[in-house]
Amino acid sequence: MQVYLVGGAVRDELLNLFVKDRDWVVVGATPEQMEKQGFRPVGKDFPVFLHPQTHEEYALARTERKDGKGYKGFTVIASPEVTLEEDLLRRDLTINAIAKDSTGQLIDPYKGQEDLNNKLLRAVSDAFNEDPLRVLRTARFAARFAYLGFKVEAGTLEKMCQITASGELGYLTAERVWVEVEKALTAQTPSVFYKLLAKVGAVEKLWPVLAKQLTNNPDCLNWLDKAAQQAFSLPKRFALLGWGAKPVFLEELVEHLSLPKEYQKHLKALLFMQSEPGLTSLKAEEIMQLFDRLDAWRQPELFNAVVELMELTQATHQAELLKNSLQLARSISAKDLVAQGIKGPEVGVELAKLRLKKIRELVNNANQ
Ligand SMILES: Nc1ccn([C@@H]2O[C@H](COP(=O)(O)OP(=O)(O)OP(=O)(O)O)[C@@H](O)[C@H]2O)c(=O)n1
Repeated sequence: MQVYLVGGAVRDELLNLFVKDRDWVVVGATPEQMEKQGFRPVGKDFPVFLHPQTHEEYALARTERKDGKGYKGFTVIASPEVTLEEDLLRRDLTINAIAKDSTGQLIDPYKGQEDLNNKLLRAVSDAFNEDPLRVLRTARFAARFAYLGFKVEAGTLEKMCQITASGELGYLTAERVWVEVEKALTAQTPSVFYKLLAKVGAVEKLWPVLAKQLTNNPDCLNWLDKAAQQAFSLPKRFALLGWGAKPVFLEELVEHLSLPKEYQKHLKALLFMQSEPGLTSLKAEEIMQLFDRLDAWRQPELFNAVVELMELTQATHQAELLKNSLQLARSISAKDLVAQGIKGPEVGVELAKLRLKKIRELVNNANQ
């Protein structure tokens, strides 16, 4: 049996990028032979094994034939007769279909190196259309490698349009789609992912509410990139997609995308930032009310998220003022007042009074 390094590891090595994980393809072996050598089978749908020591993935060379709808709708043929060239042919992009043998020799029947040099994302063959996830994968690679100048080749773009028009995207599970979205957010320019998906009609198919938002507030994509470039967390980056959206719409977006909690929190922070007049006001009373409404005293996380969004979107002066106000106001505690002999409901009243006083001093200084 012959073993080859394939996929992302070979591609990233050729691009002089850090190689995360390594995938291997095995030609000329049966599952029984693999298990005899200590490999552990893991693939539910495909014959994939984990190496006993490195735990890297070793997949038996296979071909796939689509004979139904959706992700499950194809037959996998894995046998010792399947050649390396056949296995590479069923892969998505030529830059992902280069293999390397144990001597370091590259096997590149579909000219992946040429496409790497020309910075082109090109489908290996018509087999591209067999997995609708490839529409999202290609958009994700376009976003990830945009800074190197990569573009999607015209014929491949056409295939992305065809898959989208066929309705096949509707068969993707939410989990697989979300994996691609999160990976796309790690790019320096995640906007490329959304622009490309919008161009082929996939945003409309997958997330109709977001499609409307991109039409009404195209600027949100610039903020998204800015958040990525400032190394914001992924949920914070994602929140910027709601930039400029009306509150009702933002809520619809959260609901429609059925987002993880952390993502919902940051979209909520954006919603808050965009709908609160107190945020841009420099009046001490309003700032105080704002802290109460946000419950910034006990749960500063949402407040912090709001302030960070403000900083990013250039309301730096107000953000600074709010941050300092909260810090100063929180430096006075109920315990101190009790120690001074204040009792019962008076504590709360006095606490609010002192906090407001501190904020007022700060606001007055800022306005001078
Ligand atoms: N829908 C898919 C998923 C994967 N592959 C092939 O399987 C390889 C490994 O897939 P994966 O680990 O998901 O992606 P990588 O290309 O390694 O990219 P990343 O760096 O994002 O992990 C890919 O390079 C590609 O050859 C494919 O053709 N079609």
